[in-house]
Amino acid sequence: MSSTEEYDCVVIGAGVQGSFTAYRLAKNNQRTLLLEQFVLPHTRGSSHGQTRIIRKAYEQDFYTHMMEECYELWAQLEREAGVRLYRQTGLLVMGPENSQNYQLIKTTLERNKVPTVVLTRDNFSQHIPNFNLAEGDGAVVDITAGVLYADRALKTVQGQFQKLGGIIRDKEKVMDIKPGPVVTVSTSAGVYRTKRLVITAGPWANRLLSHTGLQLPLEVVKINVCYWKEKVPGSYDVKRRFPCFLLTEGEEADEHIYGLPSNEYPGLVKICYHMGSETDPDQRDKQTDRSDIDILQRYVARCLPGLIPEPAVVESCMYTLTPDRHFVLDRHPNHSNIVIGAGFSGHGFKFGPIIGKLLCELSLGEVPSYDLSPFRITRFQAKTKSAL
Ligand SMILES: Cc1cc2nc3c(=O)[nH]c(=O)nc-3n(C[C@H](O)[C@H](O)[C@H](O)COP(=O)(O)OP(=O)(O)OC[C@H]3O[C@@H](n4cnc5c(N)ncnc54)[C@H](O)[C@@H]3O)c2cc1C
Ligand SMILES: O=C(O)[C@@H]1CCCC=N1
Repeated sequence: MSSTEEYDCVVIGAGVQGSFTAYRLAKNNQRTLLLEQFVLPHTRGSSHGQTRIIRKAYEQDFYTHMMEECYELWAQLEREAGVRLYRQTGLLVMGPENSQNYQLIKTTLERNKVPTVVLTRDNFSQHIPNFNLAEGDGAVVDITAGVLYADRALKTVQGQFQKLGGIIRDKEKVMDIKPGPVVTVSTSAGVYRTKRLVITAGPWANRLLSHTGLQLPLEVVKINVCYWKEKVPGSYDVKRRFPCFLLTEGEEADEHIYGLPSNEYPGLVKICYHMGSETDPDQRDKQTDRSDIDILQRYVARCLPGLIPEPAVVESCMYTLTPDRHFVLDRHPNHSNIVIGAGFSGHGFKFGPIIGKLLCELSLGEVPSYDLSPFRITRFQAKTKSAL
């Protein structure tokens, strides 16, 4: 008997997707190891920070359908652990009334019977004070949307995983993967053998995948997470039910902005630009481009008159983008016992519980609960490189 530990499943990466996948595997009685390169909790990937938006408002039906069940799964976790992870605020979606993206979101909401309120120019400020609706923009509120308490959610799901007997090893970086019927995973601290491997390494996905002969067309960008100070304290507060908001892309790609009510830092509203500049995930802090902040300053000055148009706090986070901004949820093309969850393209947090369920199903060889064709690796065709 060698000293190498053996598992039914090893999951690499304890961000939101790896943590929910490990939890689902443990619920399915799999002896599961969750490996994380940094000491937990950490702020070096994509899942840190106190808040994320949860919404059903999407351009595509398949996301709205997945969110129907996902809300249930978030609520189940809240009950199971006895913690509050979601607060309903609504999501105000705004965009050029006749633009394709705005209309797609509006019709997806209607078709799927998501409770909404359509605002007019006349009643807008009565419902949403301290906000200027841009000329020509339409506005619809997804009532079901709100804020997820992200850090708390991560801690909770990791805790539940451990209660189920799951093992987390943090400060243990995966250095090598040897695919095969039994996969060998070598870390900075040990060697593990596992029947099944799940790779949920966020911005580091391609680094890990290079050991398996695969490279995906992923782009890692740094996001400046900006907080803006209220002129009158409380005017954009979550307690006053100020909603989350999202601008759909119009003619001007400039208007790709979203915000959350003031919550985690009293008196500060989180407003970010939904794009950033390319970065190496290990050199994130060397990326100092602030052109997104200029765009945000102009927007805040124009549309949010109750905020000081200069960020009071700027933090950092990363997106891992696919060319079409849809996720990668698939088996490895050459090794069916390796499953990949990657490319969450800056909108994956809210899906954590359903991603965990789907990656667990893929890993166990079960038929996935949803049509995963939008998320298959084969859609990239020529862009998928062999790393061998
Ligand atoms: C500013 C910002 C705002 C966002 N807002 C929203 C929102 O409002 N709503 C929403 O739904 N989504 C949002 N997102 C997106 C969402 O947060 C991400 O899609 C999600 O967190 C991705 O999770 P992940 O588990 O794939 O990646 P990560 O959280 O990065 O997890 C990957 C983990 O793998 C670990 N790892 C990597 N390599 C190794 C290795 N070799 N060995 C061991 N461990 C390794 C990393 O350290 C990391 O902990 C936002 C993202 C950002 C950055
Ligand atoms: O996923 C989300 O809801 C947010 C808002 C839009 C841009 C990215 N994340």
